[in-house]
Amino acid sequence: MSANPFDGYSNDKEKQDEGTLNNDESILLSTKELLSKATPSLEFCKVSVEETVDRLNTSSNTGLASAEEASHRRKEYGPNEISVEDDESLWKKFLSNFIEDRLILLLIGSALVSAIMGNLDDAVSITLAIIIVVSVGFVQEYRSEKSLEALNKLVPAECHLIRGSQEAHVLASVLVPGDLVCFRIGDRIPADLRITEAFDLSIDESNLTGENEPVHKVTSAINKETFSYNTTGIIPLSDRTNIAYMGTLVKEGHGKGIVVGTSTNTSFGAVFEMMSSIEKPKTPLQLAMDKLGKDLSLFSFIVIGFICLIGIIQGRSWLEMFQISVSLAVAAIPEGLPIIVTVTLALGVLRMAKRKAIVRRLPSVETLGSVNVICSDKTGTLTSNHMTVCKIWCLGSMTNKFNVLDLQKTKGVNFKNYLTDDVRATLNVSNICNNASFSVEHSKYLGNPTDVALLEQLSKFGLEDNRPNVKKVHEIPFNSKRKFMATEVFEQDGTHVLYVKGAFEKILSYSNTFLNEKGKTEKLTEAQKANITECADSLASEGLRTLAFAKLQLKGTEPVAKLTEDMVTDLTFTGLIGMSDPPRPTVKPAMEQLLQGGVHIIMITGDSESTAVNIARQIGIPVIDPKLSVLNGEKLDEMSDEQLANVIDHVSVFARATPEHKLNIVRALRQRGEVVAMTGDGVNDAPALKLADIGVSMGKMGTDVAKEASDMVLTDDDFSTILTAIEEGKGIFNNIQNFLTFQLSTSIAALSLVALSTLFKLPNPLNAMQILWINILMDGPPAQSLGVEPVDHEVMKKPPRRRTDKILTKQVLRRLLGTAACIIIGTIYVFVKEMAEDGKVTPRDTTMTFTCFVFFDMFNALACRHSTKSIFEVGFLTNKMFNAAVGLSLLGQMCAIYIPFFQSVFKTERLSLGDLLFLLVISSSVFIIDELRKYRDKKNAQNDPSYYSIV
Ligand SMILES: Nc1ncnc2c1ncn2[C@@H]1O[C@H](COP(=O)(O)OP(=O)(O)OP(=O)(O)O)[C@@H](O)[C@H]1O
Ligand SMILES: [Ca+2]
Repeated sequence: MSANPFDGYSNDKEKQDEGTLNNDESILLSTKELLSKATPSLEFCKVSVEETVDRLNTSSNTGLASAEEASHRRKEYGPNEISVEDDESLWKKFLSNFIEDRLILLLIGSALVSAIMGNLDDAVSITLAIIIVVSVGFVQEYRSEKSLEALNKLVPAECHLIRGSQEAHVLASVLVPGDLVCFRIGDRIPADLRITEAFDLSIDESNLTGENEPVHKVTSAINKETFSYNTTGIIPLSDRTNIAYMGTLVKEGHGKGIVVGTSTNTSFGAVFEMMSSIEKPKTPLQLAMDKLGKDLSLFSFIVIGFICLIGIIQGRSWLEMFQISVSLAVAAIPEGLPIIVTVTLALGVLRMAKRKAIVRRLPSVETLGSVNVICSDKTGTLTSNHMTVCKIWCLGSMTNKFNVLDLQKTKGVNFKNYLTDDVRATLNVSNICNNASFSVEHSKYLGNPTDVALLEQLSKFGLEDNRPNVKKVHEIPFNSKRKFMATEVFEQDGTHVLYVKGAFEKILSYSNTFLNEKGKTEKLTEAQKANITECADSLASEGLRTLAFAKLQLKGTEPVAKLTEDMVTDLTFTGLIGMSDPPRPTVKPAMEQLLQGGVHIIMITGDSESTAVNIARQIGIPVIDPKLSVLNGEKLDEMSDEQLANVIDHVSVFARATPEHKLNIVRALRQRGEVVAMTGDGVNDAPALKLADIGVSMGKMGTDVAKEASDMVLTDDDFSTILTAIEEGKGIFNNIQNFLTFQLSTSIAALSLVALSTLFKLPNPLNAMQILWINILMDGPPAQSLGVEPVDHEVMKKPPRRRTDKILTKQVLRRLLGTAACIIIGTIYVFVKEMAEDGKVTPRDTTMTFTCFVFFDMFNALACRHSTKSIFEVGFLTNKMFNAAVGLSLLGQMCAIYIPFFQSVFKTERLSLGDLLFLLVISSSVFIIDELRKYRDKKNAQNDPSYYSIV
C-alpha cells in the first residue's frame, strides 16, 4: 500500500500466506541489475575514513561545519526524499476508462448503431449516459488514488544528526552528503553512510539484498584486490561492509557514519523506483469483493442472455433488446463494488490517522474487529518509558532492604553527603557504561531511556559526566537477550577497567566480590548474595526497574583483542539502582474496556517478575495467583510449544522475556486460532510484532525497527488509541456490509424487474437510459456515502468477529433479498396499475415506474445506514455526505422528469404533485418494513447483553 521510501517490503511475514501475493523473489531478481548501478557507496567503500572526510570536506567528530554549508549542499543535491511522479495525465486516464471497460464499449457500439439507423435521439442520450457513468467512476477512482497517496505520507523518517558539533533529532529529509549521523540498535539508516565508528554493529539488509542474516559492519576500507574476480569491478552490495545503506535496520550495536549518498543516489532509491511500479497486492476483503463481483457478473450475464433470448423469440426489436441488455449489464454488474470498498477502507484509514492510529497495511483494518488477544510489552507501551532514578542501594553502606537511599522523598537534602565510596562507584559505572549523549539543541540527553535517566541524576550528587576523561576502547552493547552492557576503558591514570550494568540477576551471577563503603573489595558470601537479591526484589516489587552495577579491574596496558561475553565474570558488585516508569494514565481505563469486551490481555516484558506484577496490578490486568498467572523466561525455556499452548490461557504476565520468547508466545496463541494483536516499541518486540495478526507500534518513542515490523503505528504512543482503532475497524466493516446490502438489493431488483416483465410478455418497464441513471445511484454517491457512516460507539460491545466469518452473512443475504422483493413488488404494482389505465405503455407509465424505483432506492439507502438501529436512534443528520448524496440524486430525478431536455433523454413526462406523493407512500414501504424488522429484532434480543448488531 505504501509508497513511503522508508517502508520496505517485508519478505518474511508469515501472515502473507492469507492469499496475498508474495512476489519478493521476482522483485529481487529484477532489481539485481539496478543495484549494481554505481552509487556513491561504491566509491566510498574503497577509501579510508580519513579520505572520505577529506573528499566530502567534513569531520568525523563534529560533522559539517555549518548550517550554511548544509543548505548550500542541499541546493546542489536536493532533499533526501524519494518521490514517485505519476506522469500519466488526468485526461489520458479519463479517456482510457472509455476503452478499458468492455461494457462501455458495447454501449458506445449501440449508440453508433442507433445513429446509423437514424435514431439520433437514442444515440445522443446513450452517449450522454455513458459520459456520466464513466465520469462518476473516474472521480471515484481518482479519489481512491488520492486517499491512498495521502496514507503514504503519514510516517516520516527521522534521524540523529551531528552538525557543527551540535547534536539534534531531525527529519531524514534534511540530510546532505557530508553530514554526520549517529545510529543505534533499532534505528533505520536514513541515507547511504560510510561508517566511521562501529561498536558491535550489525545491520539487517534483507529489504535490499534479500539476505536474512544481519551483516556485521566495520570501519576499515575494502581492499580492491579482494574483489578483482568480479569482472565488472563492482563490489557487491553485501560485501561493502563499511557502508550502511538507506532503509536498512540496525540490529545490534551502534555507530556513526558520514552521508555519502542521498535520495535517488542510494541503492535503496534505485530499488524503490522499481518497487513503486509494482502493484500492491490486494487485501483479502478486496479479493473477496473482486470474486463476489465476478460471480455476480456471471450470474447477471446468464440472466441477461436469457432475457435477451426470450425477448427476441417474442419478436421484440433487436436494437431495443440489445440496448436494454447492455444497460442492464452495466447496471446489474456491481463494477463499482471493489472501488467503493477501496475508498471506504482508505477513507476509514485516514479517519483513523486523524485519531492517531496510522495503518500501514490495509488488510489490518479488516482484522482489527476480530482481535481477541492483545499481547503488550510493558516498558514504552503500557508505561511511558520515561525513567527517573528513585532509589540507590549499596551493600556496604546500607546493609539491608529497609535502608535505601531514596532520591525522591528526601527533598532539600544534600545528596553529596551520601557519597560513600560504593555509592560513588555505582554512579560512576552508571556514567561510564552509558551511551546517551547531550543535545544542546534539545537541552536534554538523547538515547536509551535507561541510560538517559542514569545521566540525569548525576547532577543531584554534584557530579559531572566523566566520560570525556576516560578512553573507551570496546563495548558489548545492551540488547534484550543479553540483558546487560559492558564498556572497556582506560582511566586517565592508565588503569584498565571493565564497567558493567544490567538486569540484577545477571550481574549478581557474574559477581564474586563487592565494593564496600570504604572502597575496599570484599569477598561476596552466599548470604550477602541472598541479601542483595532480596533487596533488588523489594525495589522491583515497588514497580521500579532495577539494575545492578559492577566493575572489573583488567590487566595489561593494551586493550583486549576482542571483548567477548565470557570475559564478563568475577565482577565486583557496586550497587543497585531502581528507576520508576509509571504506567500511562490512559492505560487503565482502556484495559477495563477491552477486558469487558472479552479481550484477553497478556503482558510480555523483559523486566523482572516483581516489577511486571506491580505494574500489571496498577493498570488492572488481573494477576490473581502469581504462581499461575506469571511465567518467567527461564520457565518458558523449559516448556515445549505444546505445554506453552496449554497454560497460556491462565497466564497474564510473562517476565524476563527475550525477543524469542515474545515470538513464541504470539506463535502459540496464533496456533490456537486466536487473532492476536501485539503492541510494542522496542527492538525486542519486532519479531513478535511481525508475526502477530496486527502488530502495533509506538510512533513517538518507538524504534524504527518496531515501526517497520508493525501494521499500525500509534502516533500519540497512547495504548488506549488501540480502542479507537478497533472501533473504527469494526465500524468500517459494518459500513461495507451496509452498502453491500444497498447495492446488491438494487442490482437484484433492477435485474428481476426486467426479467419478470420480459417473461410475462409485458413491455419493458425501464428504458436503457433510465437503467443507466439507476446504475449511477447504485454505484455512485449514495452508496459511497454509506461507506462513511460515522462509527457507532456501541460497536465495542459486540464480541470480536470470527476470522472465518463471511462478509455476506445469512442475515445480510436475507435482508437484501427481502428488500429487493419489496422493491420489485412495489414497482411492478405501479407499472401494471399505470399500464392498465389505458391499456398501453405511454411515457407517463415508464416515468411513474422509473421514479418509483428511484424513490424506492433512496428509502432503501436510508434503511441501510444502520443494520440494527432505527434511523430515529441513529439520527437523520449524522451523515452529511449521505444527505447531500440523496438530495442530489432526488434533484437529478426531478430534472429528469421536469426539464424538457432531460425529458427527451430519459423519455419522461412531467408528473403531478399527487403522483409524487403517491409514489412516496408506496416506496416508503421498504423503509417502514425495515424499521419494523429492526424493532422486532431488538425486542427479541432484549435479554442478550452482547446484542448490538446481528449482522
Ligand atoms: N541500557 C541498558 N543497559 C543495561 N541493562 C539494561 C538496559 N536497559 C535495560 N536493561 C536491563 O535489561 C532488562 C530487560 O530489558 P528489555 O529491553 O529486554 O525489556 P524492557 O525494556 O525492560 O521491557 P519491555 O519488554 O516491556 O519493553 C531490564 O529490565 C534491565 O534490567
Ligand atoms: Ca518496550
